[in-house]
Order: sequence, then structure tokens, then C-alpha cells
Amino acid sequence: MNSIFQDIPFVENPLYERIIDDIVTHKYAIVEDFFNDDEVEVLRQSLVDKHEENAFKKAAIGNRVNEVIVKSIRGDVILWIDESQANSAEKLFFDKINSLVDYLNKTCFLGILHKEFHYALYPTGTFYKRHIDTFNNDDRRKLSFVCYLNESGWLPENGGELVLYLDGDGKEMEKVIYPFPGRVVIFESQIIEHEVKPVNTERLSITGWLKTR
Ligand SMILES: O=C(O)CCC(=O)C(=O)O
Ligand SMILES: [Fe+2]
Repeated sequence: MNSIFQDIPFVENPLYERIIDDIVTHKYAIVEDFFNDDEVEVLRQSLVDKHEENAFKKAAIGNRVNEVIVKSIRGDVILWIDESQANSAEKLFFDKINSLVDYLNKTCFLGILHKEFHYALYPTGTFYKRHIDTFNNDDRRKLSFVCYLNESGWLPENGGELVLYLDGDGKEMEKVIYPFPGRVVIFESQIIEHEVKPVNTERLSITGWLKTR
């Protein structure tokens, strides 16, 4: 019998399978070249244009109910991205994100229903102290997602490393991750404490969360 639920063949995606494996095993995944050079370029240009239009705001800590700006904790400026108003760069961004989210939902029963993403620019000298991405009054964030949009040739001496604090058999272990362009880091929002070390030059990214409910 024909039905609209006729089997659409499920095609295994090796990259997504690897991401899922890494998250299940290590609580985080690092993906090189999730966005290729051209994609990074258009996304960076979109960030830079909006920043030049003065659309960015100082980032706060806490959520929208409960937010305060504390420069001794975080110094980046951000702009939330509205998917319904996406420009061509942002459409390309959400196409890739949505493809991964669909796959996660088909294979992992994570139940991701919502997402939220913002551009972030860390001016020279800024940082984001050690923290966790969920709030006392809201635990819907399941996966944190950071996508780096820096120019190619990012040097370790630029600083701005993302440090994940992991559990290495009862002993804390630091995983240091450089914000190389095209690289994406995904981690469990409710578990992984992390920080952004001080930057010695501007540092550009898109950060977001995949959420339940
Ligand atoms: O930019 C990064 O590497 C991480 C940013 C972050 O931790 C956050 O925005 O919550
Ligand atoms: Fe964070």
C-alpha cells in the first residue's frame, strides 16, 4: 500500500556518525572543516558587515529573564541570528545545522526541537571565564555548538583558546582547542565546563545551542 510514510531510505552519514560517537564517548566532538573556506568567508563577511552596522550588543551572563553584563566574566559582543530573516550566508549556515539536527533526531532520540545561535566577536583583551552553558532556571540546552570564523593562518599566540574541563578518571583534564576557521566544536551543555582564554586579536565565531522543548 502506498502511504506518505513510505520508507525514505536512511543513508548513513559517516561524519555525523563520528560526531555522535565522539559525543557519546567523550561528551564533545571537534569537527575540522565543517564549513569549507568559501563558507567561512561568507559567514565571516556577514558577521563583519553586521558588526560594522553596530548591530552587536555586549554579551550578558544569565538568560533573558535574568541577565547581567559583567565584563570581568565575559567581554564578547554578540548578535542573535533570526533564522526567519536569514541572509544567504545564514541560510547556508542553517542548511548545514538543520541537516545535522535532522540526523541527530532520527538516530539519537535527543528530541532537539529548538535552536538558538548568535554571532560573537571577542575584541582584543577579552575572554569568557570558566562556566557552564545551562542556567539554574532553564535546562533546555542540550548541545553547545561553536563555529569559528577567524581568518586562515590563526596563530596559537593569538590566544582565545577554548578550554574544555573534562573528567579524566576522577582527575580534571584540560582539552585546549584553537579557534581555527571552519572548525566546529560540539559539547554537552549541561556537563562540560569551559572557558575562552584572553585573545590578543579579534576572535570571530557563531555560537549556539540545540534545545529540547
Ligand atoms: O567561543 C567559544 O569557543 C565558546 C563560547 C562560549 O563558551 C559561550 O558563548 O558560551
Ligand atoms: Fe559557553
